[in-house]
Amino acid sequence: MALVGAHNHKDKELRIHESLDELGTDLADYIAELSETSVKERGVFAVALSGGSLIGLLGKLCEAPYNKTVDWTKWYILWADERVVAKNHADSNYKLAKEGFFSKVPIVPSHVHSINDSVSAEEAANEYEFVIRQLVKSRVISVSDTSDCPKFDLILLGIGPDGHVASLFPNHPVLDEKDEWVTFITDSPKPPPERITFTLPVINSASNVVVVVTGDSKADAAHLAVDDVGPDSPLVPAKLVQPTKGKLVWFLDKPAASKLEGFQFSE
Ligand SMILES: O=C(O)[C@H](O)[C@@H](O)[C@H](O)[C@H](O)COP(=O)(O)O
Repeated sequence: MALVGAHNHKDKELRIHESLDELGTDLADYIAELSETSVKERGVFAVALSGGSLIGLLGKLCEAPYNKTVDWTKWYILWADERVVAKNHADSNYKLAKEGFFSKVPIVPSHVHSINDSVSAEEAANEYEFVIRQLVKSRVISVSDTSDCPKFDLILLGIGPDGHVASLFPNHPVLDEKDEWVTFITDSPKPPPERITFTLPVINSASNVVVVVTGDSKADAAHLAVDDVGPDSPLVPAKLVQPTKGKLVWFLDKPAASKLEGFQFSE
């Protein structure tokens, strides 16, 4: 595996790849390993997806050997954030993930938990939190030992050029939400405006969080989130992703990593 840089950066591991292809393979390896461990320990693997380019990078997981070696029947799929649109709408994260990922592997249809797309953003967030509570009760999702939050086996996040993760945007009051597991916004700066999102306490209670960052439009956000930039620099939501006990790994390509301190890439 041609990692151009891998290093433990305080609370996180950074894995920097030469190409998207290599990043995709490393990501597939990593997720397959987490799935195996979780199925061994708990009998299930509860994963929360985001939207965006990260879904395309999961393509490798649908190919050999993973399509045969991963125990897909033990997977449960939820969303760390979702746009409040119909499931067949071009903006739907469910539609994106279904077409690009989970329809290509034998996931049990009843293990896919999407939002109710026929109610308001507020109702959809409340209902989704209820769904998660039921899954916690039935032990599909475990509970954090440090908070009353659900402990997902894996939360997969992309990041925006402004440093947002899930639908937690810079300077938005939902960044301070401590009580809800799932909340909603109706003013997303990235269209569409209405979204539901996991809150930071839920993200930071996960056993594993993976952040996938590709392309040079994300280089500034990656730098602000990863490096010690000081209090005068903008606080990007991605910097607030700091699992309390879980493991955090960032998968980057070279363009996204190009402004990180300490990484000099020659052409
Ligand atoms: O639904 C969404 O919009 C997201 O879940 C969002 O957080 C996304 O992951 C980032 O905006 C990165 O998206 P790109 O990788 O496409 O830039």
